[in-house]
Amino acid sequence: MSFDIEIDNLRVAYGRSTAIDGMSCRLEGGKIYGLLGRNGAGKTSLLAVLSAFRQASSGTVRVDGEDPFENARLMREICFVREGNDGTELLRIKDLLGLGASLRPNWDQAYAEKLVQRFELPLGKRVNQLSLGKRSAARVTIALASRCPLTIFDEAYLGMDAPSRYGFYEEVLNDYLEYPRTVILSTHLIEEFGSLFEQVLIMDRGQLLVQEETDQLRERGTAITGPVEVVDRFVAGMPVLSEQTLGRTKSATVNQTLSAERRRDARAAGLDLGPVALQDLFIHLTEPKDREKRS
Ligand SMILES: Nc1ncnc2c1ncn2[C@@H]1O[C@H](COP(=O)(O)OP(=O)(O)OP(=O)(O)O)[C@@H](O)[C@H]1O
Repeated sequence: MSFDIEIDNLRVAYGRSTAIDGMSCRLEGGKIYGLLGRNGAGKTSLLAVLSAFRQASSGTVRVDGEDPFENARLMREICFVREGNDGTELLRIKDLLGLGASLRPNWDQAYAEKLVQRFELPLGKRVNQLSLGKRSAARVTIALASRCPLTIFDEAYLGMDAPSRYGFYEEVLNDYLEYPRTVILSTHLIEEFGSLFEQVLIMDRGQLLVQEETDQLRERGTAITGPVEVVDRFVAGMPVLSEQTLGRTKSATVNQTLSAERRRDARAAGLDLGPVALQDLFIHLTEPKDREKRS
């Protein structure tokens, strides 16, 4: 089971400061969405509204057709994982699992135990006695084993070392494939998690800048690799997003889709062509100068 989401002209304000300023979009259920945005773009504010931690200042939000705020049915079926105190700090891990089992209708105890082993979580320790990375792993364990139709990870991997983050990535993907649901994953580790995303949402200064299929987004640019001087000649006059040189080989990413003819020229010159790195595109799209150009 997975939930559709509809957001219409959403505004979230903290006193006089506006965090989300008229955002509208529709997220079809049963996909993994990547939510990207620079610091302060409004990602956590959006996710807090979707998961009923905060009420919209105006506009409407519908999760599975209903307003999530103070909605008892939806509260049992939406998981929101983020760093910070959530009232469970004094619970032992085994009690945290017990809480998941009693509150979440789709709870899978066997899977929870498997994750406890995978992340080497000490069942007898309290949440506030764990390291930052283990605390994140405990929250991820609860969220995955809850199998909520809407599962939201807001930089949920904070403090996790590289093998644990890889474990997180693998579990999200494999469990999602077996039990499809709507997953929103907000991250600053764009390249590390990018291949999980079916669709990417980019927020910028409280608004939705991009909502696009990941593959389509990657095709907005081209990575051109080959001998330094051949690459330089080929990209002359094109908008270059990033460049890397290793010895006599260079890779340049251009913010341009190449015509069939230019692609043939590139191949004839011995150049390799590939999709753009999401991170390069993200940096480019959220750069102040480009924001001004678009407006
Ligand atoms: N409790 C709060 N009180 C006042 N302002 C807030 C509060 N929470 C967030 N804001 C402001 O709202 C804006 C959006 O913040 P938000 O945390 O949603 O951004 P974010 O995209 O999640 O950022 P980050 O990537 O740094 O976590 C920021 O300007 C922030 O200062």
